[in-house]
Amino acid sequence: MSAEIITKRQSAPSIRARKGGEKIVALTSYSAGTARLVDPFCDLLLVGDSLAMVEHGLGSTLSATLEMMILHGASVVRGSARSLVVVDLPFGSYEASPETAFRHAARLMAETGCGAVKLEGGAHMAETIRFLTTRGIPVMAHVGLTPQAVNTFGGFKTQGREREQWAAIEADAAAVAEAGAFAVVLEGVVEPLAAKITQNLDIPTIGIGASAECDGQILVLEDMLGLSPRVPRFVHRFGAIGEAVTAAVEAYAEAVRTKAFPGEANVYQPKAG
Ligand SMILES: Nc1nc(=O)c2c([nH]1)NC[C@@H]1CN(c3ccc(C(=O)N[C@@H](CCC(=O)O)C(=O)O)cc3)CN21
Ligand SMILES: CC(C)C(=O)C(=O)O
Ligand SMILES: [Mg+2]
Repeated sequence: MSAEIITKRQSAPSIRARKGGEKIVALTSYSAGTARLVDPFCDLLLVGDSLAMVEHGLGSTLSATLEMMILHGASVVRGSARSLVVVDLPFGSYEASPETAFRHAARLMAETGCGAVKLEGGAHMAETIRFLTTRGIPVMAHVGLTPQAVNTFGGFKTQGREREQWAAIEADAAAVAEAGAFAVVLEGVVEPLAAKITQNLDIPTIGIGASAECDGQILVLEDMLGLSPRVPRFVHRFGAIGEAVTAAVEAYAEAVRTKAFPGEANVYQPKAG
C-alpha cells in the first residue's frame, strides 16, 4: 500500500499523553476561516470566551453566552481537521451545580462536535470536573488569572507575586488534575510557580503569561498576529496583520475613488458579435 497521509484529530487523551514531551501548541480560534489557517500548525484550538471581547466588542468575557460559544465552536470544528477543539464554558453556565454544568457542556459538545470543554476554577470546581469527566465530557481546567473572576480580582492581575499565594494556586492545580482534567491552563502566574506546578502535576500545563516552563503555550490569535490594539506584556507579536489590513484597505479606497478599480481584468463583457 502506498504511504497514506491520514491525520487523525488530536483527542483529550492524546494531549494528556504529551506531558513532559513535545511542547503543546495551542491558539484561540473563533471561526472556520481562522481555524483553516492555524489548524495545520497546532495541536489544540480553543474557542475562548475572549471572543466576547475580541470578536463582539464587549467589555469583558462575562458577556459571552452559550449561544455564542455554540455558533463559533461549530464553525471552528468545521474549519479544522487535526487539532483538538476545546470550547470555553461561558460565565454563568457551569458554576451553580455539577448538573447545570453537565447540561450546558453536553449541549456544547452535541451542537459543535468539539472534543472537550474548558472551565475556570480550581479546588472549588473539582466536584464539577469529576462529574463531567466521568460522564463523557473531557475537561480542561484554567487556574491562576481566571478572567471570569475579573471583578473579584479587581482587574487582570498577575497571580503568585507574593509567595503566600502559592499554596492556594498549587492546591487548585492539584485538585483539578486529581478530579480528572486532561490538561490545565495556567494564566498570568509567576515563572517559578508555573515551574513548580508543571513539575508536580501528571497532566500537561498550557501557559499564557506563565513562562516557558509549561508543557505548552496558548495565545489569543489576534494578539500574536498584531490585530489587537493593546496586548498584555506576555504577548509576542509574531505578525503585523493590523498594519497589512490598513494598507490594503487604504489602497482599495484610493483605487475606487480614482476609478483605477475595477479594471479591465475585473469586468465582464457580452459575447462578441
Ligand atoms: N485579546 C485578549 N487577549 C487575552 O489574552 C485575553 C483577552 N483578550 N480577554 C480575556 C483575558 C484577559 N486577559 C488579560 C488582560 C490584560 C492583562 C494585563 O494587562 N496584564 C498586565 C499585568 C498586570 C499585573 O502584573 O498585575 C500586563 O501588564 O501585562 C492580562 C491578561 C487575558 N485574556
Ligand atoms: C486565553 C485563553 C486561555 C482563554 O480562556 C480565552 O481565550 O478565552
Ligand atoms: Mg477563556
